[in-house]
Amino acid sequence: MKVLLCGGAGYVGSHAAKVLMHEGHEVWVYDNLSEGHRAAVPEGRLIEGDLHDRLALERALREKQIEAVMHFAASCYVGVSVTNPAEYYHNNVVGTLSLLEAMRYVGVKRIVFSSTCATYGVPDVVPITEAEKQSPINPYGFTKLVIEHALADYSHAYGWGYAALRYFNASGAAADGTIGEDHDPETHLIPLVLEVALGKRKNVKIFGDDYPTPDGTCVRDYIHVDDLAAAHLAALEQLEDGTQLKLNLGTGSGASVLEVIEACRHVTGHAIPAVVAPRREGDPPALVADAREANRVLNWQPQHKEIGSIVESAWGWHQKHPEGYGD
Ligand SMILES: NC(=O)c1ccc[n+]([C@@H]2O[C@H](COP(=O)([O-])OP(=O)(O)OC[C@H]3O[C@@H](n4cnc5c(N)ncnc54)[C@H](O)[C@@H]3O)[C@@H](O)[C@H]2O)c1
Ligand SMILES: O=c1ccn([C@@H]2O[C@H](COP(=O)(O)OP(=O)(O)O[C@H]3O[C@H](CO)[C@H](O)[C@H](O)[C@H]3O)[C@@H](O)[C@H]2O)c(=O)[nH]1
Repeated sequence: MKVLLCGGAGYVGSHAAKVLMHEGHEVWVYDNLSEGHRAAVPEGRLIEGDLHDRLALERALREKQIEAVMHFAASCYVGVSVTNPAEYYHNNVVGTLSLLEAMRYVGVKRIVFSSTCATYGVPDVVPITEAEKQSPINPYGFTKLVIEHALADYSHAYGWGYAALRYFNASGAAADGTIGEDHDPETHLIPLVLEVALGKRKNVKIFGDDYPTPDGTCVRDYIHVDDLAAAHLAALEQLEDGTQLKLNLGTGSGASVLEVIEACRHVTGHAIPAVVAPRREGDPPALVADAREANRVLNWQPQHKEIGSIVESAWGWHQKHPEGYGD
């Protein structure tokens, strides 16, 4: 298929682009490079543009004869979304509606959307199934939930086929070490811990050790980006008129902050000093996916099930690219 990846120069999108191309799809990346990297995009496949530029989007959709869109482009810092919600509603809601409008105008009716476990807020039951109430506790989560609702309504009214993929914690890097995670500023746990091993930071902060979890630190479900990419591919292949998929993407098992740090020590052979710091606002104690619905519907299983294997692949990237993409 001819697929447009909005936000495909970013972390998850660039891994999806690589996997889609490998499977023979014709891939185009539409990105304003606000967070993404030119070097993460396959040669000659980048269309530089903004979500808010509906005409440029229409042009890309029409000229490249796009059949389906994967929508990764968003502002993604939970903390910033609390202090600057305007930016988040503008980019994630208004920007996405501009994309949906361009698709409607050109007649593209298939979309895979990057949603998040943040739409669940603090879940009543962990592992989290898709039946859990969606009650976000920060503006970032709300913006994603708004778009999930919009997609359901567009599907109902216009016959669109969509998949809202609720990722848990994306992590790891491509097996060949060519692309990986490079955010500025970096806020994610695994790259921060690995930066200590690289000598770029003195220590890593543990945000709270008094949570109601087995070792007192937060538990998350770390899912490898290549496994996310494979799930996108599987979802794309399922989209028909009226398809509505809402799926959790995780491994189904959690790792605590201490367990992640320990895995990083083991993989890197570095002592990695860690200091306990206050809790970070808005962090739920434990977020782990019940991903059985995605396993069944997509006929998909994550290949990286152990935190050690995920950290190993991330370490491969960080060792080869200590300065990230260097842009
Ligand atoms: N990384 C995670 O753990 C995680 C977890 C759950 C959901 N998600 C969602 O997955 C998606 C991808 O996440 P990521 O970690 O790859 O983020 P990222 O910041 O690395 O990638 C986002 C990309 O979108 C582009 N972009 C942003 N606003 C744009 C705009 N207005 N116009 C054009 N391009 C724009 C950026 O330049 C960047 O390349 C996001 O929607 C995020 O909310 C990520
Ligand atoms: O220096 C750090 C950084 C993080 N953490 C902890 O490590 C865990 C993972 O934190 P990340 O920032 O790596 O990931 P989040 O779980 O906060 O964020 C992920 O899940 C969010 C939903 O909750 C969003 O979807 C977001 O895009 C996605 O990266 C959290 O418990 C956090 O408190 C630390 O202890 N120290």
